Amino acid sequence: MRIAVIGGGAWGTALAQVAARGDAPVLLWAREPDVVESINATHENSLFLPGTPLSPEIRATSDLGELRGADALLVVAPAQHVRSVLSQLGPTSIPLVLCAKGIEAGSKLLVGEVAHQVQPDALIAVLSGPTFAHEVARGLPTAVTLACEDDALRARLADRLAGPAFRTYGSTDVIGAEIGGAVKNVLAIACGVVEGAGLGLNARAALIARGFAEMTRFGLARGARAETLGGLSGLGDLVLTCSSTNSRNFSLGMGLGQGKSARDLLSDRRTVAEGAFTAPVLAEAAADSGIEMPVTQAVCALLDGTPIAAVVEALLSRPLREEVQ
Ligand SMILES: NC(=O)C1=CN([C@@H]2O[C@H](COP(=O)(O)OP(=O)(O)OC[C@H]3O[C@@H](n4cnc5c(N)ncnc54)[C@H](O)[C@@H]3O)[C@@H](O)[C@H]2O)C=CC1
Ligand SMILES: O=C(CO)COP(=O)(O)O
Repeated sequence: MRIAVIGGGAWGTALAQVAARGDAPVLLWAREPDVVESINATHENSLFLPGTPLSPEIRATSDLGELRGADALLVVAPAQHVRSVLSQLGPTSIPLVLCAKGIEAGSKLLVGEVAHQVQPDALIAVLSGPTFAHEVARGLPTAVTLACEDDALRARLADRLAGPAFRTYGSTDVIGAEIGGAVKNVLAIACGVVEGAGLGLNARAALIARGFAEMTRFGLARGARAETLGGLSGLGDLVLTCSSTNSRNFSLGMGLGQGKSARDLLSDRRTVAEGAFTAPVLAEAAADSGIEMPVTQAVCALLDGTPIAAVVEALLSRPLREEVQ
């Protein structure tokens, strides 16, 4: 199975490294000519994954058309750009493995739903879980959810991508795998705020647990399965990103917690913090369906510049309720 990767950020590069194991050739499309040059000339992505030597089997290209000979495409552009990149590709029936985590602004669609709109003839799979790119690229032990409704494709992808330190756990719950990854990014911002503002470890644990309740309410309403939300792509990834400054979303939240403005923090970064884009659209989607998501709303308020003290006060003064409703 020939694998090609769309997206030369940290995660696209790390997944290319996974796919190149055993000296399999992998083609990677990157938007930045500097990334193409760096990977082909020095076997390193010096912009987005500096310091990690890459397999010489990874070849980078600026020409999306070259990817049309692949048997599966790993789609690793940020969620807000998946539509445009898949449109540029032209109609295809090559299976698409979606690896971005987010909800598209405007349409309120999950990445898989966007992909299905743009490429209706392609089978869809989702790869998601607790996966810091630099650890995966170094071959450290990692486990992911690989969700696909087509049993044969799921088995082929698992066979091709899994390795001694990269375990795939199969699932047919594509929506559940996507929702966990999208919502956890928003919750990671909230946990970063707690850290940055010095609100303590009790508060962080409470946010993780109540945030997980939010993820579950939203996910179940969209048809996700509870076991998926409690698995690698939901709770697993939530725990990872809510407890480490290696997370870009957590770091963004830390900056907000230290009193910096969202505008300054976001304009300073080349790398993506998906939660900042997903939070407002997630809050809208939840409101449309009458689903309570107070932590998500708090993150939206902080991103809009509401002072932390007011946001914390609003969260803590909500009426007391039963833990399970
Ligand atoms: N970095 C990580 O550890 C992980 C990232 N992800 C997800 O993978 C997706 C990609 O993230 P990273 O690879 O980390 O990106 P990154 O933050 O390393 O790099 C930014 C990426 O955005 C792309 N980009 C910027 N503007 C664009 C545009 N207009 N059109 C198309 N692409 C554009 C850049 O080309 C680059 O590939 C995100 O959804 C992220 O949540 C998932 C798991 C792990
Ligand atoms: O999704 C990730 C790890 O699973 C990466 O998290 P950040 O995008 O917050 O860095």
